[in-house]
Amino acid sequence: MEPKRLRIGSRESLLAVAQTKLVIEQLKANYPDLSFELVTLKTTGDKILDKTLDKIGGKGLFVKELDQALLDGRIDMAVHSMKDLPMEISDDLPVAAVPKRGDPRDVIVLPLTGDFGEPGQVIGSSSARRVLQARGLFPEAEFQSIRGNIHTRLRKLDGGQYSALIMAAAGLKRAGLEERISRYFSVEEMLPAAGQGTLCVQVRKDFDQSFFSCIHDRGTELVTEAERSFVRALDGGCSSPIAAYAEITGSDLNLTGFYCDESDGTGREKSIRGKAQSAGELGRRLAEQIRE
Ligand SMILES: NCc1[nH]cc(CCC(=O)O)c1CC(=O)O
Repeated sequence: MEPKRLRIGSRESLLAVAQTKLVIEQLKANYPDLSFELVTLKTTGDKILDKTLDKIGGKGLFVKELDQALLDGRIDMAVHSMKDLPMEISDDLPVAAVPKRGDPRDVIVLPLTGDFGEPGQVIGSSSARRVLQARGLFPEAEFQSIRGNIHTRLRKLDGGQYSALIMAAAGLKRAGLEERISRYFSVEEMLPAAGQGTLCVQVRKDFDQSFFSCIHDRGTELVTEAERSFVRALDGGCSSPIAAYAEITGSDLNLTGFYCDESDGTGREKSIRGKAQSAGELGRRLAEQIRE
């Protein structure tokens, strides 16, 4: 028996809350007799805003406090952006559900009163993955780091500090800010981060995971597994630019990975195709091929 009232943990940013409410709505539709209580928590990643994430160091900066709340029993489940989840997940806190993926693409956002394409343009992004790929597309631009949640970043953009930002389409759409998107990068132009656009639900291991089968999407689970196993196999905890994107057609999965070795600065991109059911193995094999 599941409890009648479920406490759902979320980061307190507007985007995180909007995402968590989306999941709550889906669960409510399937369990009209249960009540759901939203519990928001501030995470380390939300508190430290003057440094880029790789300088703060450590993993799971946006999830640690929610992990602890789960372990302490203060919440029953947590909703995260898959992208924010560390590659290694404790067996005590399994991912119980991965809803169908949203938009995986990166986008350009312009100031409310701005023209892009003038000389001296400054593009804001703190993601080594985005900056490296965008340098090839905008060789004239200067790149500057930017931190803070979506609304903070947009305020800095509109305040004139940047001529454009690169952000995730999914976050903007879920925050109700789709109209701010000026240009979508194709996934070929800018390979997304592993898990970008995907949400997930984490629970304690004693929670009956079949409870979530109504919101779970097996295809998204498989592409997520392929992308994350690629990153896991390459990333020794460093901040090297890394990207991975998988799609399923029929029973096949196609995974493209990008990795930049910071010791020599060379980026490599490769693809692999195989049975979707072997998603994790495809990710590991692609990592091996890229390392060679
Ligand atoms: N890096 C922070 C982050 N983590 C998740 C999202 C939202 C997009 C998603 O769910 O993948 C964002 C914002 C962004 O990258 O612009």
